[in-house]
Amino acid sequence: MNMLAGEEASIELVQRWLQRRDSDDTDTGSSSGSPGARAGRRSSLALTPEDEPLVDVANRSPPPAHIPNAMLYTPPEPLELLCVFPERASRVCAAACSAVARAGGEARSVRSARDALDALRRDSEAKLPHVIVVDARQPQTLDAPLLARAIRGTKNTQHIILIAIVKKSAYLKDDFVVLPYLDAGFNRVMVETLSATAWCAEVLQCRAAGASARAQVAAVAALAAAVDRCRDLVAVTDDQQRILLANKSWCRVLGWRGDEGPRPLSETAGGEAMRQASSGARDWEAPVTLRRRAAPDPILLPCRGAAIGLTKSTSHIVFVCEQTHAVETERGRGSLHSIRRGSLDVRSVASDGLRRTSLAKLQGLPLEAPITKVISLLSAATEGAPPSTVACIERAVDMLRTSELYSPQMRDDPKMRVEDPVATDLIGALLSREQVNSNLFFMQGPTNTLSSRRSSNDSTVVRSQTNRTNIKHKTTGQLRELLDTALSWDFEIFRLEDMTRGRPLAHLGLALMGGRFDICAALECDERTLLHWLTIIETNYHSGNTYHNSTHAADVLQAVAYFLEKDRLKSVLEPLEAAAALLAAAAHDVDHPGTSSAFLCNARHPLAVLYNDVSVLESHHAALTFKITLNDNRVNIFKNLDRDTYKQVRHNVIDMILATEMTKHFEHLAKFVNVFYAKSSGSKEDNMHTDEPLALDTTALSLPENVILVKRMMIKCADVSNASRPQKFAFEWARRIAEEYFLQTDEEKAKDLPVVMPMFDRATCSIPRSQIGFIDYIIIDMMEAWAAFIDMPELVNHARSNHARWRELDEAGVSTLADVWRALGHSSIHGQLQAAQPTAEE
Ligand SMILES: Nc1ncnc2c1ncn2[C@@H]1O[C@@H]2COP(=O)(O)O[C@H]2[C@H]1O
Repeated sequence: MNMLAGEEASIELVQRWLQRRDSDDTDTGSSSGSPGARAGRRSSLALTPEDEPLVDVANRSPPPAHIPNAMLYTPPEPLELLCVFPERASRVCAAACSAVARAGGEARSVRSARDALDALRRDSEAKLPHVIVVDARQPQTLDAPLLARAIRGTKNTQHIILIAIVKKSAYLKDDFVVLPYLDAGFNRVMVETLSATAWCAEVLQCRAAGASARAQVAAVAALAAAVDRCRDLVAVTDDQQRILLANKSWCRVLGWRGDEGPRPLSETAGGEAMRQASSGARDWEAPVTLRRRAAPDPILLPCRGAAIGLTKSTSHIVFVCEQTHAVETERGRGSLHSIRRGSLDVRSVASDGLRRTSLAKLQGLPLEAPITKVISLLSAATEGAPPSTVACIERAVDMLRTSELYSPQMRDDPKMRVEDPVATDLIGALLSREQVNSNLFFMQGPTNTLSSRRSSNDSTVVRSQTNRTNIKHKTTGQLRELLDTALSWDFEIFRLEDMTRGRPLAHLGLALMGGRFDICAALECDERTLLHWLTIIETNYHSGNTYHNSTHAADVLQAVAYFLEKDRLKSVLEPLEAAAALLAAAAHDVDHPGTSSAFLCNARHPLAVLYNDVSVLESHHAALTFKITLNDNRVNIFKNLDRDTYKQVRHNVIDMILATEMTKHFEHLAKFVNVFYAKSSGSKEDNMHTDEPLALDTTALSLPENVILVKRMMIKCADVSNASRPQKFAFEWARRIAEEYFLQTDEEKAKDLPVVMPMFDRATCSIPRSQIGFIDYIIIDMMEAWAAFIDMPELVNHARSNHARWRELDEAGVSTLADVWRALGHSSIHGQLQAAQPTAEE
């Protein structure tokens, strides 16, 4: 059934596409005949706007009616071709290159996706190729769709024509062979050919198509810039009367943001504008009422309107409102940080006349929840209020009605998408709650617990895990000296990993929990039980994971211990709460498989089924921690606690482990900021929205529910503190997490699962960009809030200096892991450390 539905959808898609092309032909008076006839005439499917004969046709097709001809002029330029063919002496590649030479252009060829991307990133804009031909005949050697996605994700490549070369046999076998290539960003698919004539025709058409598309987009951009610089308020709607473009004056006067998606005209413009807009009149003049978002009273402005359309029907309506009488209401806008703004700016649906009635009804209901009272109060405030106030309150009520008040949606930010696909990939994967992919996949051989997904051999950080239960309690010499520095921010965690032969958690745990913090006293257990607990927890970390292994657990534990030493936390947290925080840190990723929750959901892993695809990994870490602990009296550190105290510790540990889930990142951050950074100028929300320094207000610490926010924030910051460590540590952690992401991508491809982070492919991924994105969007805001709270400015300073170093590397063209380590002058920091350090046994 599914398959039939899928096939029908594909057929419909193709039919729609063919119909669209037919109607395009009719519009321009072309007589190219039926789709079949056209397909038969060409060596490849024509997927670009032009479908012209094989001559130099740049600028020949009629320009769109509303872009002046002069703006569409493009001087002819020699064709630049880039071929990506893995085979050393590919004859197809040679045919393409010689055709380009005959047409007066220049051709280059590279043999790998990485070299292709390097060429694009290195070249100045003027030298970017017009056409890139990618050999898609051997997917095992070159993943053409992946390369196309990476190219499309690179700056200024929208106008490059991408051609995929496929085998004749594949082309003839499958009616829909082109679709996956089109989806990936190719413009055309061409059957392998050695014919110089076919190649010549192809490249000339491509140049024409590319030149025309470039000219049109550039002309539109120039017109938009002109409109932006105009003092009058200008807006353009589509035929559905949704505002698609609003110039700077419009935004400033009416309190709009520049980057809003389409908004209904009715939200802003009053009756006369709407009446004129729907009348279909070509040109009109009338006074219109415009509502301002930040001011109670609307303004009345003289307006000129025009209906635009290439054919008889209207496609756009232009409004130009004279600024002369407008009262400007400059809203404090500051330089907004995109994620902050996104984090609280949950847009409401358009208001309607019925809302007042429903608010009135709500007041009468016998509901007691605080949110209901708030909504009732707000609805009471609308009585007799001016329309603009009512509209504001109604929007606020809409927001309050959503069940997930603190959950931001990752906005579809085109700037970020185009400019930084790696960051989009990473942040999207970390924050997205949409974990299940619709692709079908049946797991082979289900297991009950997380299976160790790879053998220790395929990891670059392989640790021997033998003899784990035989951990030495007494530490001497160099190890002791190292552990004595366990409460410094530049603690040598990788040295500890080496000296303990991959058992840092038990050693560090004993030193910090048993020694400095003496949690045995709070838990009323002996040190031996604690040691057993640490050992078994460490055993349940996967040593084959490059990142999520017990060294990461030890690192997070060390960060939490460091934070707990800060005065603010010492004064707020009870010894039992501190103990719970240390335990949670040590166990927060236990049995992590090295793949994300999204992966487990897509793979229909038993744990994803068990936890209904919700917080899969974090639920498992928390549950397993207690299962392991309660299972055996020798490790049960809680065995002497009375029922209530046990309940309290258990609640604390679970809450903190669950708080490490990144899909709830902004929820936790927003709550923390709203509670502890409130009372400077303006509202709490305004505080999140500007770059003004936040004013810390710790009076809220008297409420237990706010102390929970502190504990969550503490473990969250510790969990990703690697980016706020001194550079040598931060870079090694970046290497480890990237390696783990790459392995997940490899596994997804091997098992034909959806690829959660397609940009994390070891051949093409830019490590500096992923880290810049991670610091920009996840780290900086959170560390700023936490650093001010515990008075630890170095958290932000390290993050900023790491960011600056990654930026330097990015600007120097450094991209892949290998590039990074080469640029830093060694094969791996950790490799150096390993060579230099003696082990615990020594
Ligand atoms: N330096 C980093 N670069 C990119 N992602 C990271 C980095 N450090 C941590 N993360 C991600 O942040 C996530 C925090 O929760 P997890 O430990 O489950 O998984 C972690 C990684 O996916």
